Amino acid sequence: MIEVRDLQVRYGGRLVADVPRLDVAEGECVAIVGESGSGKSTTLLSLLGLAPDAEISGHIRVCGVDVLTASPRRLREIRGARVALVMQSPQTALSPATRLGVLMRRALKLHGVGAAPGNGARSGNGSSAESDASGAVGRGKGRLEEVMAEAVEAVMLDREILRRYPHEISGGQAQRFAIALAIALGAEVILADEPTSALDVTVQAEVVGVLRRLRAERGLALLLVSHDLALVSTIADRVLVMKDGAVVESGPAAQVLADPQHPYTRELLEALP
Ligand SMILES: Nc1ncnc2c1ncn2[C@@H]1O[C@H](COP(=O)(O)OP(=O)(O)OP(=O)(O)O)[C@@H](O)[C@H]1O
Repeated sequence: MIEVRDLQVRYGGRLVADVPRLDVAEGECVAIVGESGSGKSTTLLSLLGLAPDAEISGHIRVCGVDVLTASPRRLREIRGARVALVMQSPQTALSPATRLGVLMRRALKLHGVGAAPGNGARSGNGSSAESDASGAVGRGKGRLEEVMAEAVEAVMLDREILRRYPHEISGGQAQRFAIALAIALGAEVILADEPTSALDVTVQAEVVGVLRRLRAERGLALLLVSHDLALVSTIADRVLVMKDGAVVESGPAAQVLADPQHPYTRELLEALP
């Protein structure tokens, strides 16, 4: 789902991320860890062409799209619909005067989920149960409402939340809503930047549980940026450790965390409470 080769990202000529190789397969979770300023977020945003001030070189393929040469239109098609970005404080990205249900409905319509057949309709939420034998998929208002309610319930939120405004929900609910939106859109890849850092421990566990379940049940690919090695150990298959823009160590999560080879990785592990 994600293939990165020889990625270099520069701001004003300064190299801030140098990633020779990064692959994330279907159903896999890869985590990028490292301290603040090590280039994790820059790497993540580059994958969707969302680092506008940066000079980016190398090869990036996401869901079959060559990100560095794709047209803006092609990039818009994969952003949100096939590849969802879950940020640290999703509430700030939500329009304050609009109910969550309205926001979600707009996003689904924009990407053709629930549209009339023959009009580029997509089923949303990636579930095979959404398609009938003829391939005709979710259409009409009732169908759209059902896709929305199912997605919200998949992240253990009550469907009543769709009637609320962004300021009426907590940070954890906002993060789960962002994941629900990804599910409703039928996203195949989630890019998550510190997805649990603003949350208390109980909610963190819930969000991690949701992400794990999505991987197992829907084959979702997950690329996670985090400085939280405890979180990473519970969810990631593979880990990349970044320091000052460079990948200093990478490998299976269990191996890197149990037997770190680089002194910096050892330092990060020793800093764990
Ligand atoms: N738009 C920008 N313009 C110039 N420099 C930038 C920009 N965005 C990030 N940088 C620089 O790139 C480097 C890497 O930043 P990045 O945000 O990728 O690190 P990070 O590892 O994600 O850190 P954090 O955990 O604090 O988010 C930093 O030195 C930062 O100052």
